[in-house]
Amino acid sequence: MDNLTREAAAGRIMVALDYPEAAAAEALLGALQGIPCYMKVGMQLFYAAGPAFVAGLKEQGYNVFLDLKMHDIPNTVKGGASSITKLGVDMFNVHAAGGLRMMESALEGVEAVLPAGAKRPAVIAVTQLTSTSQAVLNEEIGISGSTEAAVLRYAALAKQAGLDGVVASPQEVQVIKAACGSAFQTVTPGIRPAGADAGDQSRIMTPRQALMQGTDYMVIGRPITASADPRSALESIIEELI
Ligand SMILES: O=c1ccn([C@@H]2O[C@H](COP(=O)(O)O)[C@@H](O)[C@H]2O)c(=O)[nH]1
Repeated sequence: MDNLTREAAAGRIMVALDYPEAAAAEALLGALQGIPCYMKVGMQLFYAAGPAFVAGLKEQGYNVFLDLKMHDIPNTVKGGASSITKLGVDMFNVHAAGGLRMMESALEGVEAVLPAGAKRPAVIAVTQLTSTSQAVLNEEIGISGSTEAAVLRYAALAKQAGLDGVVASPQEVQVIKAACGSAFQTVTPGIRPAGADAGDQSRIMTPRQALMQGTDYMVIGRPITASADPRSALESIIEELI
């Protein structure tokens, strides 16, 4: 793999803005100012700060991944996808466990409201959460077989539905790319710099390892947001990638 420029490395990082209110997220944005990362808004911040916060990120020029992981009946997901598309985000997601029709409905919801000529947001599907271990998958969720096989089944279904990619662990990137093609995007949480606390994550890799697997985007939250110096934490991750 060719060396990444600093800017390209930053663009592969999605910073998870997991905060209870807009002010805390804005403080982080201030600390990271000038570093061209993707910003990820998940349910904690979206339920607290809503569409206005997302609009503000877009006004500031950020690429935005809205990580709301929709999982509902097809008609409801279609409506949700239309509402999300109107926010102008660059990427959003659904759970592949909702099935083929539900994922197709998400795309229909996008197309129903997308202005002519506008770039549509990437729509991706969560395969198996990166907090899910092999034991949890088999014994609690009740899916037998390997995690890799379960992830691949959902990735193939997402591809069949016409989605742009999946959320998975960096550990599964190579098999996903082999099965679904190199253009099928992989967005990978479960990133932990060497020695960092895994917390509730189960299927983890370091930033460098994830890059070597060929991941398109790595989602990183607490290793940056819980650091006493988030800017230095992010810069040392970028340094690891170039
Ligand atoms: O399978 C998944 C899907 C989404 N996430 C989200 O990514 C970040 C990870 O944050 P860390 O603090 O780096 O663990 C978080 O917003 C999750 O909701 C995921 O971890 N796994």
